[in-house]
Amino acid sequence: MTDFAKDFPILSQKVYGKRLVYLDNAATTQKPDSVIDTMSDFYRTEYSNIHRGVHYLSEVSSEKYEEARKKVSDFIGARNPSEVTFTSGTTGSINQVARSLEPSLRGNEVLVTGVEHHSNIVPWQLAGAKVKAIPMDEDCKSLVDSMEITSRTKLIAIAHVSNVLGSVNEIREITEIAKDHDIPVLVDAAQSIQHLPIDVKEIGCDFLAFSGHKMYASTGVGVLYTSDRFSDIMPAIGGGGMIDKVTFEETTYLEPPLRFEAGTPDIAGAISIGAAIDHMQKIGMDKIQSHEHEVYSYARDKLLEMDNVTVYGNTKQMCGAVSFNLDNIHHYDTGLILDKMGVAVRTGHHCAQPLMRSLGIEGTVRASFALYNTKEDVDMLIEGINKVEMMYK
Ligand SMILES: Cc1ncc(COP(=O)(O)O)c(CNc2co[nH]c2=O)c1O
Repeated sequence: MTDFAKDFPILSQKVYGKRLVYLDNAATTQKPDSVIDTMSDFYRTEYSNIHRGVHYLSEVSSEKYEEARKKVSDFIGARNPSEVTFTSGTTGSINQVARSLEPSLRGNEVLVTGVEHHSNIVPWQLAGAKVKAIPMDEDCKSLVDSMEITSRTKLIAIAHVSNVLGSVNEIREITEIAKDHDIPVLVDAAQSIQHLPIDVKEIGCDFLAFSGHKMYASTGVGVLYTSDRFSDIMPAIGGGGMIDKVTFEETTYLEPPLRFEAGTPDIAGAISIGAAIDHMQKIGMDKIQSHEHEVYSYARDKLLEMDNVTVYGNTKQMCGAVSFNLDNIHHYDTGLILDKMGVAVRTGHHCAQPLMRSLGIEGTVRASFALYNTKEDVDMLIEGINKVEMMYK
């Protein structure tokens, strides 16, 4: 177990008497002691509701919450913390943008890539927009030059990294084109925030969404970055904490970030995101990226070497997840058997049914990696796949 893994208590347990090889990080990551301790200490000694209390604990909680906001703002290169709001997660963040932009989206078009998660398809349909996909080549690389932008294209919403393939979309290229047409861009960073450096100004997006639980923090909390270009859009959710004046006839709203944070947020969850950022930065993002790249490349190379294994997707840069199938063996059966060997992967369509249709399959086996995984974990995966194949001989 590497030093990185030693910080994650759950990884030292056995499953079915075997060492746990946790390769389902695209679904959710495990939590380091530093995040677990930060949350439990907060509830033990500092917790209260935020922003409107006049007592000590409320002030301490508010300070911790705003400290977490500042950490996120610095981590993603926002101009200032008011561009950062805490949400329920990537899905919640994207739905908020869809609801706020609905007047411009209804009856018009949203351009996405062909690898999107349902959380970056369905909200736009609920907002009454037609969702159109940028064409892809056979390796699932978006053909940016074939992007069809019309007068009805009102938003471009793209995954930074595919949760199925691990393919990295050319988001800078896309935002450059979007800028030329004055079209706002939302980046779904659920599968990139934990793997790649994110600088929203350098990317040039107007919105960026991610979840805490995919970057070693708590579930049910996430982040929506809203560039100050859109600081005056109508809030998607109304309630306490986001208003200036309320009458029965009309309401005026505060400026961001509180404008977009109605109700009592997941205070401890937001603080856990700050603690997760501290954990990653203590190791060093460069060190994490080079370690992950080494393990991920080793896994892809090993899978590509195997005769009866089909590996999906192949773009210039890949990270996080790798999807594959064993020829003539259902992905679910492969996943079940790997589980009994202590290897945790995910199978199915991964909430990316349009991508499955493009690939002509109904599901894959997906192994997905995090900072605590090792080449030994990959060896266990490959050994497990060989055993699955033996069972079907
Ligand atoms: C690219 C992408 N966007 C949005 C979401 C939604 O995130 P949530 O709001 O935190 O659920 C996910 C979750 N992806 C997965 C969740 O479980 N397996 C997955 O691949 C994702 O991978």
